[in-house]
Amino acid sequence: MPAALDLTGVIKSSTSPYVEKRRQFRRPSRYAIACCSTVTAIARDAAPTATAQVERSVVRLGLPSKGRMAEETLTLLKSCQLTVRQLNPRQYTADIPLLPNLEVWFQRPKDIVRKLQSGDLDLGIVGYDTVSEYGQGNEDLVIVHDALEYGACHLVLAIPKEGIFENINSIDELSRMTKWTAERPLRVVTGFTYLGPKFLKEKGLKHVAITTADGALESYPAMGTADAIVDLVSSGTTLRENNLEEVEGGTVLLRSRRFTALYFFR
Ligand SMILES: Nc1ncnc2c1ncn2[C@@H]1O[C@H](COP(=O)(O)OP(=O)(O)OP(=O)(O)O)[C@@H](O)[C@H]1O
Ligand SMILES: O=P(O)(O)OC[C@H]1O[C@H](OP(=O)(O)OP(=O)(O)O)[C@H](O)[C@@H]1O
Repeated sequence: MPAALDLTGVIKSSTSPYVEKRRQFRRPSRYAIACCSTVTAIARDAAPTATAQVERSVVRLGLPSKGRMAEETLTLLKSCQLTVRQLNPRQYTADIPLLPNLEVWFQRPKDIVRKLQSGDLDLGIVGYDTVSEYGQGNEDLVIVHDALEYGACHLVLAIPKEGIFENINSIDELSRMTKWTAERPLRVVTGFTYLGPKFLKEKGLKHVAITTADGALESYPAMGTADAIVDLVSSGTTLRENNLEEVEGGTVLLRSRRFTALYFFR
């Protein structure tokens, strides 16, 4: 597996080149490099005087603590001879015996993105959807290796196949429906409260009300609590089983073999 072979080198060399990168791109308000691979992180939103300094001499790698990506991430690393050693499954730290200068921290994917940006993690493996949603276009979240080849999915707008949407197939047709008004907007439920509304606005949908929920979004239209959803799709089974379909032109993020990547925040 070529991705696996490449990844070994990428993580192994992370203690020096990436700290070096930080030196090149560093912003004094956020980071200072005390010495090679020792990072002083300054809380991003804190007042300039209230700096939370965390001196470290190891690189921190964030891995998904649970959910769909957790197992496949560990399997991939293992296939690169980078077996993660976790002494107790209820602990959130681990190590990779082959890389003594690196700590593994298990975190929820969204927290990996947040912690990359705050400087609490140096590297993290997450999906492009999570980086896009929680990084909100932050160009300093840099892909180090993007061919991990698992976890691919789309983020799409989907509507019921029947009822008022029976003859609606595209996002243009949806936006031309006269039914949506300020008083009765198109109700969209999504866990992606940054990407979802941004996409719908860019596509010209004027009267939209966004609500959020943590899961089982495909049940909302049938329950009558939403008209449409913006959610992740991989096999398409959940949409199909709930009588929903993707809207043509409604792809917010496209599936790709490179969907899951190793990220660095410069
Ligand atoms: N069919 C899929 N549905 C959801 N996520 C998928 C799918 N296929 C791949 N993924 C990837 O797995 C990641 C983690 O999904 P998971 O549902 O485990 O999320 P999570 O972050 O633990 O959710 P939450 O914190 O809301 O419980 C997604 O962000 C996405 O990158
Ligand atoms: O296209 P499919 O292969 O059917 O996968 C898509 C489903 O998987 C995810 O949900 P998950 O299983 O993580 O459960 P959740 O709804 O509780 O988040 C996603 O939110 C979809 O509901």
